[in-house]
Amino acid sequence: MRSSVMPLGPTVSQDRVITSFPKWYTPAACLQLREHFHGQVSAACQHRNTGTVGLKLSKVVVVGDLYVGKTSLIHRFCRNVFDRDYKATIGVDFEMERFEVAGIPFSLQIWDTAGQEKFKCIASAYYRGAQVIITAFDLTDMQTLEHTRQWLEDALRENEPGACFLFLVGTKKDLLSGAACEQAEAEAVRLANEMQAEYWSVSAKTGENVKAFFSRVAALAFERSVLQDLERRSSARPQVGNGDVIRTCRDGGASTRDPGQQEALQPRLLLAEPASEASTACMRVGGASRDLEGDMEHPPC
Ligand SMILES: Nc1nc2c(ncn2[C@@H]2O[C@H](COP(=O)(O)OP(=O)(O)OP(=O)(O)O)[C@@H](O)[C@H]2O)c(=O)[nH]1
Ligand SMILES: [Mg+2]
Repeated sequence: MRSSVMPLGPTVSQDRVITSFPKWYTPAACLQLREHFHGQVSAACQHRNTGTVGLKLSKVVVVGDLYVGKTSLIHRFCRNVFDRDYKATIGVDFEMERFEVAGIPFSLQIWDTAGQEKFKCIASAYYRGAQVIITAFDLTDMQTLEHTRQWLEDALRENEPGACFLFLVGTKKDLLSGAACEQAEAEAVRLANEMQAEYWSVSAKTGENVKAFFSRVAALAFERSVLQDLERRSSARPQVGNGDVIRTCRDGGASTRDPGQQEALQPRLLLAEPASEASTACMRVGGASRDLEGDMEHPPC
């Protein structure tokens, strides 16, 4: 089935256009080693057969200890700014970032959460429906790396097993010299493998690896959305033959490092798409986040 709705709107800036699959940071801890889009995804994009993917958002949630640099990382990417002064995030905040991936419009809704304990209960209410979980730690403070286990566990508890891409990100790369950086990275890579996460080192101050990292996030989330959409549409089509009128299958739900590929192989029938926070455009209205689709108000942050 060919997509009948291609979104209109302003074109995205050149540095948000992704034509080839962005590479990993290190092959020692990466979610997939392919250097090109999945065959089915390339074909779907070429034929503009990506269903509703171009109209949807993928939800990205960034978690980690206070002061590790979550807000700085997001602001460097979305606004190209760096602020030396620390202003704690209170509750949550989000940024929308528009991309064009393989010719198809695609957006990330990036949720910045507070690392301070007193705001944790507010922030954790926003973990649900994430396609991507980014756990950040400070490369100069290895305790913050240890704490990423707990942050990840908390974020995963609110999501379906195997439903999220996981990233472990070491921040403030500019503050470490060669050998110290290598040692911190080696520990982080070990933990990333344990978590089944992809590892990246970045610096919000210099901008090192920031664009490359978010491009990788966008490409993986996009690819997975297209594969899921293709699968949904093919499973939902009635199959007549061999005396069966309609064949329905149930979810397998296994966890994998590349959930997009795995899910593409697992037959399932979804007659109606489940409402997810990620597929719902949100905007701030007078200090509150408001669902455009469901018109459901979130608590003010
Ligand atoms: N040198 C250097 N400093 C950084 C970098 N990223 C963040 N910082 C500094 O680290 C401090 C904390 O950064 P934030 O981005 O506010 O940290 P956060 O994780 O959002 O903190 P919470 O909102 O409290 O959870 C700020 O003073 C930043 O300027 C970096 O890449 N390099
Ligand atoms: Mg912050």
